[in-house]
Amino acid sequence: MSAPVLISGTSRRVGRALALHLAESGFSVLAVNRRSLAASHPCIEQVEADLCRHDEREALIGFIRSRYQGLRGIIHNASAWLDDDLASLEQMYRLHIEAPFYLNLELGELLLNEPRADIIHICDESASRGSKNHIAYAATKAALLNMSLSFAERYAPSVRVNAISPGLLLFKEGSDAAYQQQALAKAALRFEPGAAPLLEAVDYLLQASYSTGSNIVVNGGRHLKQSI
Ligand SMILES: NC(=O)C1=CN([C@@H]2O[C@H](COP(=O)(O)OP(=O)(O)OC[C@H]3O[C@@H](n4cnc5c(N)ncnc54)[C@H](OP(=O)(O)O)[C@@H]3O)[C@@H](O)[C@H]2O)C=CC1
Ligand SMILES: Nc1nc2c(c(=O)[nH]1)N=C([C@H](O)[C@@H](O)CO)CN2
Repeated sequence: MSAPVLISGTSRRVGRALALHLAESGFSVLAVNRRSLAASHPCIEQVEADLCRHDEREALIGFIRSRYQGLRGIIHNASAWLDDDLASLEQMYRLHIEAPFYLNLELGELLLNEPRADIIHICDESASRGSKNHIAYAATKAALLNMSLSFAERYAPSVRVNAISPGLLLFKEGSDAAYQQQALAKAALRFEPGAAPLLEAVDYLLQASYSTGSNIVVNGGRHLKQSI
């Protein structure tokens, strides 16, 4: 198995589509999930870890170091989109900040062993403008965005570190028509794009020659309209 791309949060929706997309594109994928990946593929190895738990993160690092000599990349996709309360803030801190911070530091040597390696932070376009209904989520994603800048400087020139900041990709599960129409109205391009914008940005970044510390915004032109 060639040096894999570690992707966190591949059990469903965007992360699952990303894991399958990269596997079908010829990458080896190490899928890290709290729950197992529904789909299987010969180029996907799965490992389960709750990235909010430090003991499980430490065990994951130990497994990876024992199994691989290098890593082609790390894509921090695992996330929780929760309400504004202290318990949710702590969970999103652990998932959006602590886990990427720790994994980037502890796996840096494996990335540096490879002729080409990339780290990609999946952020959110609300990181740069806030979100009145998801304050803690936007704040923790803003920290994740900021860390992409710091790690880009730390690991240059051997490892490229970039961010992707989506607007709408997939409606939240169980959302009603009124919510969906409100979400669509916030962008200039009024459709639910699915995972495609993120996959397109990942495809670019994994082969880009001159991008590090960059942030690719894929938000349907949401910044062009007044928020409703
Ligand atoms: N959907 C959208 O419109 C948008 C999404 N984004 C970002 O894109 C990315 C993918 O979005 P989406 O697919 O909707 O996200 P989801 O919330 O649907 O899925 C998140 C993934 O993270 C995993 N995860 C959650 N908690 C943990 C944990 N403690 N340890 C390990 N894995 C965990 C989930 O696994 P499990 O099944 O075990 O919970 C799941 O696979 C996210 O980073 C999101 O913030 C940004 C803007 C818009
Ligand atoms: N981890 C998640 N992050 C986000 C989700 C989600 O379902 N899981 N959904 C959104 C919304 O689609 C938002 O972008 C539009 O209302 C944002 N982040």
